Amino acid sequence: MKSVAVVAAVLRDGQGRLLLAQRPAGKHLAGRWEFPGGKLEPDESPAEGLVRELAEELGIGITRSRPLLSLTHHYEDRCIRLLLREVGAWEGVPTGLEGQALAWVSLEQAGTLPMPAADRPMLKALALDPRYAISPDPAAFADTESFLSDWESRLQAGYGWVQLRANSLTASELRPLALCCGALARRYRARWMLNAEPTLAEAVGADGVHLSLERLRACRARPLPADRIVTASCQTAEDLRLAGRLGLDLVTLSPVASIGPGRSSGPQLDWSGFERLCADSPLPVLALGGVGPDDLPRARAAGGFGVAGTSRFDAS
Ligand SMILES: Nc1nc2c([nH]c(=O)n2[C@@H]2O[C@H](COP(=O)(O)OP(=O)(O)OP(=O)(O)O)[C@@H](O)[C@H]2O)c(=O)[nH]1
Ligand SMILES: [Mg+2]
Repeated sequence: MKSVAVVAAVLRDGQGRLLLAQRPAGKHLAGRWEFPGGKLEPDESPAEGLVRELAEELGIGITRSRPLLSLTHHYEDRCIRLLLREVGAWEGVPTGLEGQALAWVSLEQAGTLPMPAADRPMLKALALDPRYAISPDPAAFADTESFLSDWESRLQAGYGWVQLRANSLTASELRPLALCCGALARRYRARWMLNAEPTLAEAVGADGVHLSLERLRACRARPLPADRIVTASCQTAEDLRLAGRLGLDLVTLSPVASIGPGRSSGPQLDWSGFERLCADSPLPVLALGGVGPDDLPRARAAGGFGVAGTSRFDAS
């Protein structure tokens, strides 16, 4: 099924609340609350389309917008490629020109409203730091203290979303370390993920679990409830589709660039391959493998939501 490109807006008021619009009666998914926007016209850029849609639907003039994330969702009767853009500035007061109700809501309130199925992972992403900092292997440190001090330095540097990745540890070694990492993450009000068995992530009170490529490919059902975060490592279009079918939240896609010797990886994607795979991803994508936090604008321009990594996400 060919996808229809739809551009939609994240507009925030002074309190950080989002503007949602209720889809009018008679339209696809009538009554659901959505990000305002609509279908792109042929030969229109996403930025141009958003200016036109928000003028038509809300009577406002957007002066600045930039890409935030994209995903492709298959409904029973249609396939939608949603390009969500962050609006930096606008003129006028949003008004429901098509008779649609409007509401400024917090992310938490948005989570309680009926929204189109495609929007669920978008809301999830909006609550997260788009820079996903993955820990180095604890085995590379002289002792636990120096590993914990490295973990804390990333939190201190302001990363709001961190992953404990400790493949060389057994579950019984990992558990006490994870509890310490979790306590530190809480202190800095960061969200933290465990890259391990989902049951262990749950037992240590992590905000979520990250599934390695191997765990993803063996996974048969979403491993944690909807209020937790589940991310997964993907390398191919098939992995992305599987993560979508399982109802996970976000994915990493790698390797975008070349990574150090001795690290397991598939063939290098480059930004063009990243962009091509992102275009059909059912979930928001983070670029991984040789990328750093300063690549965020590039990842967004390619349709991704964020960037993930270890070595370039250090405290300096
Ligand atoms: N605007 C918008 N559309 C969404 C969202 N999520 C989502 O699945 N969609 C789907 O994307 C499509 C957008 O089309 P639309 O009905 O807004 O298109 P439009 O404004 O150009 O209206 P028109 O086709 O009546 O002229 C619909 O099928 C809608 O259900 C969202 O958050 N915002
Ligand atoms: Mg619309």
